[in-house]
Amino acid sequence: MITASHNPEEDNGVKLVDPMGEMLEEEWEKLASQLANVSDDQVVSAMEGIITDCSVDMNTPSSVFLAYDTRQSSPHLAQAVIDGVQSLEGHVENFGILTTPQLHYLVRCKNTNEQYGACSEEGYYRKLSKAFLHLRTVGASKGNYQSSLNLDGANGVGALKMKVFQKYLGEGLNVTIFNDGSKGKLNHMCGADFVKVQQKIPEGIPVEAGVRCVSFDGDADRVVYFYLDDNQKFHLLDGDKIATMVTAYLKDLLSAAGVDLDLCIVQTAYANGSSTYFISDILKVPVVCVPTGVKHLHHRAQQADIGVYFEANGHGTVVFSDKTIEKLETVVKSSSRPEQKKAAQKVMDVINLINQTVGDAISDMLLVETVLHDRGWSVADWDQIYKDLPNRQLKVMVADRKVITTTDAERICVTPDSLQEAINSLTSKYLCSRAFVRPSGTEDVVRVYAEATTQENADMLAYEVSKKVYQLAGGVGSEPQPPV
Ligand SMILES: CC(=O)N[C@H]1[C@@H](OP(=O)(O)O)O[C@H](CO)[C@@H](O)[C@@H]1O
Ligand SMILES: [Mg+2]
Repeated sequence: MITASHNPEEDNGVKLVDPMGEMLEEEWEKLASQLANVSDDQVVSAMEGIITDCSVDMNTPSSVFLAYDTRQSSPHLAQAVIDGVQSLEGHVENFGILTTPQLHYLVRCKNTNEQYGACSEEGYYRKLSKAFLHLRTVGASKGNYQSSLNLDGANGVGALKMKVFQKYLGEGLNVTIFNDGSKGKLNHMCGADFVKVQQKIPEGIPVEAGVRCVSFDGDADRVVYFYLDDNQKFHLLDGDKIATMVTAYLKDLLSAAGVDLDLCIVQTAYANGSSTYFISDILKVPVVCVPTGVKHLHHRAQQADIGVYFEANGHGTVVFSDKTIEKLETVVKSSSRPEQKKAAQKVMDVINLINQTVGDAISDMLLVETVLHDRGWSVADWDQIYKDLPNRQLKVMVADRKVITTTDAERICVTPDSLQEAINSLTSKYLCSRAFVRPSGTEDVVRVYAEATTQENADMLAYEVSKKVYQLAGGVGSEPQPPV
């Protein structure tokens, strides 16, 4: 998949999909980085090295699925992929412009002989819309739920694909698409990452109190919701809020279906403290914390019967074990209690609605809409399940971000020496606060996260920790500035 996701239009990159449509196995990542970094004249020998080291049988026919996002540089890079594969006599199936999760879906379909769904873009729309419409049995509106919502498409591929998909949804969901790429620049002042990090309304979307709004990122694998209340205050409903609502919903359905399965939520250190508390202490569902990066979350979630994972930034999905599906099918087929059958069938429909291969903005949005509809909730009702602790994320430029090392799922800083001590002493100044630092895996920066009981405290703490990072980890460029 040629894309640089939520990053600026000028950037580009590649995401590799494994044969089950999931994230690439970590051991292949090293090889991919190695290959990406050799000089042009060494590409052939590096490839030969990988073929030998991994005992790749070059006589086995291969097929590479390729797609790209809407960036200007994408077709050119896609051509480079085609040339590379063809030079090794491989076969390329070029799907053109797709969202990242659509490509993941297609790979899974192909390699499960289409058991997962029909292996085409249309197959994707049909599978999702069928499940969605099946779940929406009692009309488009219900209780406080209204079926209309505004989409910020980040001026990217998600907006294009939603235009196509809308036809399959009929009257079921009334999405008005903004930032569809016809005027604005990709991810510029809009999109899920902008909304999450800046905690404000994106440009290009009308602001009206109480209206449910949703933002995709540039390759449509992340989604966040937001709205303005009657006092024009901005409210963000991020990956944590999605994970919490979806888990509570699944828990209720499983209990109604009378099936006993282990349900687990996987989060990262960026999960809001309020969400973690709510899940473990109110919902009483086990919650585990893993290092940042979807590969960590996905693999940990697969260890449970039902694993819900979301990064706070809105990337996530739910994965279901074979045992889960078997148990539910048994209830649907043989339970003598209609309400149990109905609940089990609902979970089966939810499973079909979810893109289990990877986080998928379109599919996750339909999932959220399904739960809201079934509960009869407005976006404000959803927002009230718990109140986020105010938080702030900052970046610090340092000469070498590898000087920062961490442990305990990145929540504790190991080096440089006295940095963790300094963080502890800063957090002790603010009630119920938390802060951590880690080197970014995708940008040449150190990320700082802080949360506290007030926005002022969270902003101040993030700034103070940033200053420490700058001082102790070799900051470069201008020093972090206090919040204004
Ligand atoms: C704080 C944050 O949002 N970090 C993002 C970001 O990773 P960094 O390693 O923080 O640069 O990009 C990753 C890939 O999209 C995503 O998985 C992750 O959650
Ligand atoms: Mg993305």
